[in-house]
Amino acid sequence: MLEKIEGTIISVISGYYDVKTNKGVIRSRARGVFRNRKQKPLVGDRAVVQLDDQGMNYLVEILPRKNEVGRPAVANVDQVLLVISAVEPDFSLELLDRYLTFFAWKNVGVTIYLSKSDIIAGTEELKEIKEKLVYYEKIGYRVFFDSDTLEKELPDLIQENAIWTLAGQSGAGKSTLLNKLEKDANQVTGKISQALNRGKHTTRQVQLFTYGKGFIADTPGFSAVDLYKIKVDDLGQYFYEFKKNSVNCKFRRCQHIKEPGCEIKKMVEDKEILPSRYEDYLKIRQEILDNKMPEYMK
Ligand SMILES: Nc1nc2c(ncn2[C@@H]2O[C@H](COP(=O)(O)OP(=O)(O)OP(=O)(O)O)[C@@H](O)[C@H]2O)c(=O)[nH]1
Ligand SMILES: [Zn+2]
Repeated sequence: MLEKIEGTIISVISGYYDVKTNKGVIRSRARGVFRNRKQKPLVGDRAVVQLDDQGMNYLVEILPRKNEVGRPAVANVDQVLLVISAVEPDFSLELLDRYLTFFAWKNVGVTIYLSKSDIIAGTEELKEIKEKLVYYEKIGYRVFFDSDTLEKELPDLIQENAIWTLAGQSGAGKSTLLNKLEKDANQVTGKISQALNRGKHTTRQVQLFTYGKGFIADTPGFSAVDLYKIKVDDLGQYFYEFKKNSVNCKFRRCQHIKEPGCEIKKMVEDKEILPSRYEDYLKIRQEILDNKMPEYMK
């Protein structure tokens, strides 16, 4: 009787799939059926492995995917840890809104981490940045203002088998953070990285490492996001405070532009919605209508 067991693919190395199950990491090969179906198993996929008493294990099934994000692609991403720098590169609300819109569209949750706040500790500049980020907490995002708090609370935040990945502008501090988190993880899991066969000679692809009850992708994720493929009428859905309050707009499919009785425009005037949010909404809307990313964002 062949035993079958379910798990998460945590790495792919030259045709071998390492699947983390509750019986440990099982190295397996893919059955030809995947090639025939043109289905390529990805890191992050939930998979069924068939254990063989000859010591040969086969991937026999890939469970339906929730999403596929990043390059290299990771399947079933639950949450993005978005690294936004206070300085170097400069803090940018526009960039933040772009990322938030992108991941809302991809149906991925976002947790925000402000990096490099140490460089401007105690300044008025940092105080203003923090005030802005408090607005984002108010509309429902979890925000971490320093790496100590993040490292302390992150393990409890990552739910059972959940997959997290990092994102953020080039130079924001993704690799720096990842190194810290990987070190934390290795202190707990010990030999796991050895079991994963991470040699200098293997081509480095994305892998998941165990963190909390789930996983973090060990690759910095992506830095630029394209928004022009979003359907223009849906854009308001991805600005969560717009979505929530648009029930009070006079028109059901209000785009919050020139429509009379628009609750969102009223809230912007009353300073209940951060004016930059509305400006960024208009900018992204224009980008979608123009069908391309603006040059200065590339
Ligand atoms: N002072 C300070 N420096 C930091 C912090 N985080 C990152 N840095 C520095 O900022 C620079 C860029 O950091 P990286 O971690 O390489 O940034 P990245 O987001 O991985 O950048 P890409 O690989 O280009 O996408 C490095 O010199 C880091 O040492 C921080 O919290 N504080
Ligand atoms: Zn409206």
